[in-house]
Amino acid sequence: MDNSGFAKAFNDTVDICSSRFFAPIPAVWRIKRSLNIGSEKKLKESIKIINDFAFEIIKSKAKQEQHDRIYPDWRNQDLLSRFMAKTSSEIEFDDESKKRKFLRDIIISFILAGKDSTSTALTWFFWLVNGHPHCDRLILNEVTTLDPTFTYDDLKSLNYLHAALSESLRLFPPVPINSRLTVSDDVWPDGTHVSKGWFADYSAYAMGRMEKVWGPDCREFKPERWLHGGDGVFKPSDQFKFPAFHCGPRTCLGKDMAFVQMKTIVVALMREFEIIAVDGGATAEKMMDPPYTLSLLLKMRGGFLVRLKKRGFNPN
Ligand code: HEM
Repeated sequence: MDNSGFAKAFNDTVDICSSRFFAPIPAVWRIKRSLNIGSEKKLKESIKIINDFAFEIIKSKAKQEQHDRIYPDWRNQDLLSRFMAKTSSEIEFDDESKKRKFLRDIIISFILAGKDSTSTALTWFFWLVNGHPHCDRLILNEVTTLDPTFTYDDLKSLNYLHAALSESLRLFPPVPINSRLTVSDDVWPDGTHVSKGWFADYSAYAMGRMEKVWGPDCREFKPERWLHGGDGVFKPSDQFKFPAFHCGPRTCLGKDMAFVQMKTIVVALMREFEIIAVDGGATAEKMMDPPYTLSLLLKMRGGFLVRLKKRGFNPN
């Protein structure tokens, strides 16, 4: 199967699952599921495509590992290799099929967690930067100081870019609402009582726009708020104030990887191209009524249309 078949099945699955979440009458999708019709039939078919794709990855990785035992090559070592090594040496499974299903679920979890979250974050980032030319200039100044063969450590030196990405995630967190189910009765530190079986939701989107939390300029895009101290060095926020990556023991495992990915893409794109938003980017007026559409992720309505203009200079 080609990657596009998998990508379509993956997108369809996410869309159908999130439509269940927002369904006004949940009984409707449950009936469709039991009769195997409509969107629920499609969901079942899409899940099969995704599972087959993940099993194919495991099969080809296992083949490569066999080859690597004779001709070791460190470049073939990736996250899946690590999980495969752990499942062989440290985790016991009743049979081979349970082990394959475990690895399949790991692959799908990482694709689900890391694929659209990062691209959604970058969409809002470029939209915001387009509407704030002084930020665009400051980021460009910073990224053009890097050598074309920049390293992981070089990316860490991009303080302004890190601040701008964090500011963008504050205003447009890709996971805008999150939910937890209470497993037993509890009383929160502020005295709120929650009973077993209740859902406790929080909205990172709303929290990022609360004056009480971020001050009177909370609706403005100001990367500088992450650089207070006057030394130009990025200052992280308390995770409970900034829950774009969730917080506590189940915080996003890919947070650092996400910043590396986002910075790499921004550096690579901005050095080569001027990115011009067709709608002009985030003007003050549009910031009051942002063009979002709600699914599991906070996507931009209609996608983000841009023109790319090749830069007429070699930054180095
Ligand atoms: C800007 C990009 C990203 C954002 C905003 C983000 C956000 C989040 C959030 C809010 C959660 C908590 C979900 C929940 O428990 O309900 C989460 C969990 C997770 N994320 Fe990310 N994520 C991003 C990128 C990534 C990447 C690139 C990876 C890895 C490739 C990743 C891997 C994970 C994993 C494995 C979990 C589950 C952690 C656990 O339950 O213990 N994420 N992420």
